[in-house]
Parts: sequence; structure tokens; C-alpha cells
Amino acid sequence: MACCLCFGPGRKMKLKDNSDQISIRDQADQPSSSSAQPAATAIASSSSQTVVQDSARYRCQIFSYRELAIATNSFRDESLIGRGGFGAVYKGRLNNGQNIAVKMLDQSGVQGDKEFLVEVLMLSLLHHQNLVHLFGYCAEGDQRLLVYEYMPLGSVEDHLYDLSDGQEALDWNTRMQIALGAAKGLAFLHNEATPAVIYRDLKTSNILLDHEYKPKLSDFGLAKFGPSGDMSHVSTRVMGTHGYCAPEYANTGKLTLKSDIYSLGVVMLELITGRKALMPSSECVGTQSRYLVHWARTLWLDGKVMQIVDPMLLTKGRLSSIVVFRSIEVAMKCLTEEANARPLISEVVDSLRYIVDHTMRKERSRLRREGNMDGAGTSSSPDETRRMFTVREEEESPEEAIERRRLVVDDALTWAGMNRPRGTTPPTPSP
Ligand SMILES: Nc1ncnc2c1ncn2[C@@H]1O[C@H](COP(=O)(O)OP(=O)(O)OP(=O)(O)O)[C@@H](O)[C@H]1O
Repeated sequence: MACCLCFGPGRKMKLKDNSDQISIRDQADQPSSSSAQPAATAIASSSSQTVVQDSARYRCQIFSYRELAIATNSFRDESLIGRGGFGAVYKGRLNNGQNIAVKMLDQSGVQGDKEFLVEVLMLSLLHHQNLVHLFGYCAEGDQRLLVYEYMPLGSVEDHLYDLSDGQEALDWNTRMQIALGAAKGLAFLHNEATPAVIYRDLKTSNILLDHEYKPKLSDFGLAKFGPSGDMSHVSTRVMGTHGYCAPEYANTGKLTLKSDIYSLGVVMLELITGRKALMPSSECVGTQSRYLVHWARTLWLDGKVMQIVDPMLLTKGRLSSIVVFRSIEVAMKCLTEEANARPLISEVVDSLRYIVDHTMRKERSRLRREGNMDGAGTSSSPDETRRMFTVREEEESPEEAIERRRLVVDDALTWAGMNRPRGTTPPTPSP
């Protein structure tokens, strides 16, 4: 395979990969590494003979191995911040003071080279506030390294499971903001890139957080261009992560944008439940399956909404039943078995925006009622929170009460019409 990066005049950038073309809006930030050389000249991959050619508008920079060794203190263990399927990840600092994360490919062979190249190509072209920024790469001899902006709060996974002593659980609002940011990143890939990009590996360990918990998608090594022309899907070898793969993709290898929507539904469930996509068997009593999706769906269909919610959230302040109900419903729609019935990413973004706005409105009106702006974020006891979980009508303004009833009726109708399996009753929030 030979592919080259080339950019035409004006604000559009184009990628040619044989006959395929991608054009996206150029929203790139200037890379801040002064030590890196200017634009790419060539990546020659021994196995695939892939070549990335130079261009004035190609923002990705080449780093020397020596430069990155200096930045990471010779890749010492103290600089190691994580390890994934691609290889080890190190924290480093460039000469200009810029913090970086350096991923070192330890997987030799065609797959590793391919993922390296796809990552460079995709992230060189795709720039959005919810995608991690790739500063550049190093391809010297057999060495393959990727240089990213450093994300100080690590991955979302690091904040959901196995918390260290004293580590605070994420509150509801932050979790929903993370879901919204991840959905916006996906919306950019699905709707702004032409042809669309299927991310293919959405999971909590691939959503990184900046210092304000703003989420950014990382790891584009498995990303694919979406179907072109009349094609409804891309056929490909099934790759991804257990627990996140859409059923039709896992079973047939047919990949569509809706496969990403399914994975987003799984991520939302993880944020809401605080449970892993593939649960330890000790946690899934009552279902035969270790899949979080099956566990949550069983409770949802039984109307046991409260049991789905992460108990840690109940210690972190008030939750509105409408908002919780709505968010689980959005996740469940994303997780519909029939791919075509899943929502578009734009619809998910709208729903999540509503959830985030509604949560903030509720919090503001609570603070106003209490006349205590300093009370923001104060914890209540689990019992108190449980008591407040179901919003009492007298606490609502008349408009909120009307809105709440309208939502519940909408939901019941939606469920009765679309999702409800025969013989089950539509779920209602349990007290
Ligand atoms: N840009 C970054 N800034 C800060 N930490 C990072 C960055 N990139 C990766 N990490 C850390 O390194 C860990 C490993 O990341 P990596 O993307 O290599 O693997 P993964 O996504 O966890 O797993 P897999 O490769 O199997 O999908 C992450 O969980 C994260 O904690």
C-alpha cells in the first residue's frame, strides 16, 4: 500500500489513500514544540513501504530519538505513565518546557506499523478540542514513537475503578460533561470529516482528561474511513475491545458509524454505574453474562433504575431522577441491538447537552433556594441523597413539573413503541 498526505490550496486539507479522499476543516493549533523539525518528509515502513510525504500544511512534526530520550529521562521507569496494546507510554518535557506523552511501539510487524501510520495520518488531519493533539512522531530505524500533548489527569478509566486512597470519585455533573465531550469528539469524526471516520475503539481508557476534566479521544490506530458511495458498511477484521463491540460488528465484521454509537452507550453506562464494561463475575449476580450492557439492561427493564446508579454518586450530592432516568435511556438507545435503530451522534449530543444543562439548572435553583452559593458540591449522607433522589413535586417549579411529566410520558411512549420487548412493562424510575 502506498498513501500520501497532500494538501490543496485554501482552508481544506486532503488526504489521498489510493482512490479515497478525506477533506476536513482545518482547525489545527500550532504545535508548540520548537525543537521539532518542520513538516514530515517521509515515514518509510519496512513492512508496508508506506510513505507520508511533505506538505507545507502538514502540522505533524518529526522528532529525533535522541530528543525524545532526553525529554523522557532516557525512558526511565520513573517516566513511565502507562502501558497499552501499542506499547509503553512515558511522560516527558521538551526543551521549550512543553509537557508531552511519548508512546513507544513495542509491537513489531505489519499490525504495529499499520496502527502507527493510521494514528499519524488521522491525528495529523483531525483537529478538534475533544481529540487528543498529536505533536509529532519519531520513525528512526526500527523505532516508532508518537508524541502527544500530555493529559495530566490520565484516562477516564483511572477515575472510575480501583481508586487510590483519598482519590475522589467523579461527581454526576463531571461524568455527564465527560460523556458530552466524548460524544462531541465522535460527532466531529462522524459529521465533519469527509468521508466520515469510524473511531472503532471507544472505551474509557481511550478517553483522556485535561486538567479541567475535559475529555479528549486518543488512540486512533484502529480508526477507519466510513463507507463510501452506496456502501452501508465497511467490512473489516473484527478488532476492538471486549465489552465495547457492537453485536453486528463482533458477529459479522460489518463496521458502521453505529458501531461507535454502541461503544458510546457502553461508556455512558460505565460512567453511570461505575462498573467495568466486562464485569468481574462476583459483581454480576442475577445475570448469566459478565457484560455490563446485559446487567444494566436487565435492571432497566425491571424498572430498577436506582440499582443501576453508581453507589458512589449517592454520596456526592443530589441527583435528579429525571436526569438519571434520561441519561440511562440515552445509553440504552445507543445500545439497541438493531444498529439502524440507534440514534445518530448528533441526537446523542443534543440529549447529553440537555442532561448537562438540566443538571446545572437544578443545581443553580437548589443553591438559590438555599441562599447558599458556598454550598456547591457539598456532600449529603447516602440516606439523605436517597431520599432526595426522587424529586418531590413541591420542590419543583410549575414549569419543571410540567417538563418532568412530559418527559416521563415521552419516555413511556418511546419505550412502548420502540424498545419494549413483548411482555415487559415500560420502566419507571424506582424510588
Ligand atoms: N497523552 C497522554 N497523556 C497522559 N497519559 C497518557 C496519554 N496517553 C496515554 N496515557 C496513559 O497511558 C495509558 C496507556 O495508554 P494507551 O493508549 O497506550 O493504552 P490503552 O488505551 O490503555 O490500552 P489499549 O492500547 O489496549 O487500547 C493510558 O491509560 C493513560 O493512563
